[in-house]
Amino acid sequence: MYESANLLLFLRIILIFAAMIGTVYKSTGSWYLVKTEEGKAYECRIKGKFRLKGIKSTNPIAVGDKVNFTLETDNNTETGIIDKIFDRKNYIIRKSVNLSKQTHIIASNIDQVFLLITIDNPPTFPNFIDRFLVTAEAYSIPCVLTFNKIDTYTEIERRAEVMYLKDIYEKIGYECIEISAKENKNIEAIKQRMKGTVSMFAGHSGVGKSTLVNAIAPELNLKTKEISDQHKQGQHTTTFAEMFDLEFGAKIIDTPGIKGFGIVDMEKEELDNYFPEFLALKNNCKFNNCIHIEEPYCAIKDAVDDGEIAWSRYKSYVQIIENEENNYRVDEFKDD
Ligand SMILES: Nc1nc2c(ncn2[C@@H]2O[C@H](COP(=O)(O)OP(=O)(O)OP(=O)(O)O)[C@@H](O)[C@H]2O)c(=O)[nH]1
Ligand SMILES: [Zn+2]
Repeated sequence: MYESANLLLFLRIILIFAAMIGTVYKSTGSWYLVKTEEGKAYECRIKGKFRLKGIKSTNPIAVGDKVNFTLETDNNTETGIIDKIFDRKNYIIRKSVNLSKQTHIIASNIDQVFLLITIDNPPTFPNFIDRFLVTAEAYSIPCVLTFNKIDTYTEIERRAEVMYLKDIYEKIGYECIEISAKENKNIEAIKQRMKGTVSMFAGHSGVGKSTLVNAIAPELNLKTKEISDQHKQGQHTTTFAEMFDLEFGAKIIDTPGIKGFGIVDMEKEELDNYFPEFLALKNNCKFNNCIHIEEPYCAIKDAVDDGEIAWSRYKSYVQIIENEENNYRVDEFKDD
């Protein structure tokens, strides 16, 4: 009896000092919900200050971060103390609009984002798609172009528009999937793609993001509705990103209230790096600092003339460069 009590005490001490590894599922700024691989969730706090390489942010830890923590037991309540963040493979940010221009990390370690696209109701224009893709490329987040509401594209013109867009983006190497979230068409393809990964859904308001979430994970329905209801009633002025485990073995990051994808500051000379089909050809331009606008012997412009690069892609590229000259940034794909 005495021995087993000793053993228990010993095990408990080991537990206290054992470093644990987990993923941040929720971050409120003052505490974090961290889950281990075994699926056990702990409320954690940060001890000391974290200094992160490269970014100054208002939040040191974000949803998606992989962290090291140790457990402290106080009055039978276990609290995790986070003491290390593992390097992020990517992250998305929001800059606060106030003068301090501080950065807030929305989420990190995202495996893929599904950009929902509709031809109409609401229309998604190529320029919006291209801006989104540029940002995703700059963040190193693979993007799956997800054409939703295919049940409504019965007219030949609408079908042709989908085919036209798919053709452009598949040729570049982007994966395209056609779905109907409402009628459950091809939802299995989305689930297969999501299995074992961390995903996000993005797109204009009304493209069907919530409908898609409901189609793939009806169990989440209540939770997201609760959050959005709270949001509407204005009980919370801030909403927080949150990661959810889905029953079919996938994770999804929900970012209520966040329409955009963060801001990427870039020089116009580097923009062509984020158009993969431009990047593949740019070494053939005569001038190595060619930005493919007015320079002679430009491989990109030649490829546009030959139809090898889609005209709409080049148009988006030029528009982004022109906006940049007017001090806009590549984040202008908000709904409102
Ligand atoms: N016909 C058709 N309607 C759809 C489909 N998917 C969604 N809808 C409808 O489109 C409307 C908007 O869908 P939501 O899921 O609320 O769109 P959302 O992207 O979440 O919109 P926000 O919450 O404003 O960002 C709803 O009336 C849906 O029923 C679809 O595949 N086919
Ligand atoms: Zn060029």
